Amino acid sequence: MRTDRGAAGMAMIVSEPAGAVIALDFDGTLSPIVADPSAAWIHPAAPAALIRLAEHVARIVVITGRPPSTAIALGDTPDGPDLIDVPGLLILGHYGLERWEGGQLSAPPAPAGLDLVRNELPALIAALGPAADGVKIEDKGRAVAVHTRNCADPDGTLEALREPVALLAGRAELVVEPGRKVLELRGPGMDKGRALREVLAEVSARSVMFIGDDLGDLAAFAAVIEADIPGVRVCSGSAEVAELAESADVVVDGPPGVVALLEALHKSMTSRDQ
Ligand SMILES: O=P(O)(O)OC[C@H]1O[C@H](O[C@H]2O[C@H](CO)[C@@H](O)[C@H](O)[C@H]2O)[C@H](O)[C@@H](O)[C@@H]1O
Repeated sequence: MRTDRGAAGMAMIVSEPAGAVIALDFDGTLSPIVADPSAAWIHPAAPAALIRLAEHVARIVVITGRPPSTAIALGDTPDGPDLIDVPGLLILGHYGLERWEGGQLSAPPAPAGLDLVRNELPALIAALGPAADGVKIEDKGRAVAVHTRNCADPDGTLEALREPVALLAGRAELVVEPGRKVLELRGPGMDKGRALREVLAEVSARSVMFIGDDLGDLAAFAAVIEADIPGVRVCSGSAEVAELAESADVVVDGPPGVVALLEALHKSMTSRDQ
């Protein structure tokens, strides 16, 4: 643990797990970053680790830029339990705009400006010429993501897209959410920090851990600090996002490191009981 604050948060979670909220991002945290967003399957040991923790804590929450339905689909594992098997699981998708709980989904209407984006984005991308080769549009129903991971120069193409995408988002009354080799156009008014704050209030949380890997998770890190309870900010580390590691209380090595942390947390909780 790098910080005293993180150590105090961890001590509280272990000593009083019934008051703890464990919140996690999906891509890059529970699932590895891969070239094809539709193939980002959850780490096979993650659901079992979450199921064991769920017996002890107030709530397990997945807060993701994905729709909850996609997190559930990608949360299937070949042999073990699946994400959907985690008792009491709450999934806040689209950065908190969609809420899935006990099989029920609640969501506001999709932003009207998305049709403009769907109409104009292909030409905007094509205008980059050969640099656009490999760009992938992911239509998530209430948001559209533009991926450059499969381009010859992913960072260069992302930079070239940044300004035209921002202009299009402005005209469509949407905001741009930057991430790992991706720019997402989505509705305003919600972020992972607000989503996390609402959950903490709902369950009267007495401690919190948030685990993330990307720029969109910085808002949730800020919410951990602002909450007047002990908390731990965990970065699922990668070479792609330095900013998150800089503000984390602890950095682990990608999804395998996240699973190891969840397992160690469960072990600490149960060894206290004996
Ligand atoms: O909030 P998250 O659960 O972390 O979702 C953020 C974005 O994740 C996905 O994109 C990222 O993962 C892909 C699969 O590994 C990878 O190909 C891509 O480069 C990453 O940016 C997802 O496709 C996006 O819609 C999410 O917004």
